[in-house]
Amino acid sequence: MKSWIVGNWKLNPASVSAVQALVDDLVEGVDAQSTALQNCHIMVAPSLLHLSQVEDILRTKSAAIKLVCQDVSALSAETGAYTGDVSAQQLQDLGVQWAIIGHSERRQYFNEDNDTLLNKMKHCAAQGLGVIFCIGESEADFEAGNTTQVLAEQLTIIADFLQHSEAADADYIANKLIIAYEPVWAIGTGKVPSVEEVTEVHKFIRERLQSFEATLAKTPVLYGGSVKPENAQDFAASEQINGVLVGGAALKADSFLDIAKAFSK
Ligand SMILES: O=C(CO)COP(=O)(O)O
Repeated sequence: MKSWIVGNWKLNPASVSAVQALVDDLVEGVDAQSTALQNCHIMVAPSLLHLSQVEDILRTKSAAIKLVCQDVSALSAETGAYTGDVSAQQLQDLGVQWAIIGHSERRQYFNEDNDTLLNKMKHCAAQGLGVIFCIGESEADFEAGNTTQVLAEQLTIIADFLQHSEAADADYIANKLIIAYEPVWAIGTGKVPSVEEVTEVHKFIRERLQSFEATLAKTPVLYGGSVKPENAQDFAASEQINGVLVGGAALKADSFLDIAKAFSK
């Protein structure tokens, strides 16, 4: 199975010219190292503002890099009077293939709850947009040994989604769902769980998914939180880690592609 390497740029970079420079570097790097990167899906998630700009560059210069949105409307899958929102239909029309849902920063700063996330997931499915669904425990929950309990609760959205979906969605569920395990305490902190810890958590996630639906045994499970070129090789060595969701280290083409190379096994 090819690994999934996703760069989440969050609210970065600050300018159109910096976006242009980052994408130019990525396109050039992917082109120059295509053999070393052939076992990876490479994807980037710019800010909403910069999606169209990045799509324009990738459409003409690199089919190898796929476009991801950091968010999607919970209110409408199509159009409507929802100021400031962007829908799955609009994203799909632009050429975006995936959306990140449930990132801990959205849960924390935008109070996104399970109902909101379930709506977002349904809207993505209705438009054929893939979902990268993020889950992860806080530091307090990690310290208290509550990790699996928290993840099990967050994963109930997948069970709810399966209950609402039609048989026709089976193909979507098999091919357009990715889970990203991001312990909140590891994001942007330089602190990382051990590879053994992540491996055990991923096994738990996989078992849980399988208990909902047998085909979910093949769902890719990514790790995210302070992934750097220096630790990527360690995470890549675990069969349970099917790729990474990268924040800070995705803002430089060199470090992002070095991480991807570690996973291109
Ligand atoms: O939140 C993340 C990716 O979604 C991880 O961010 P960092 O790689 O900066 O820790």
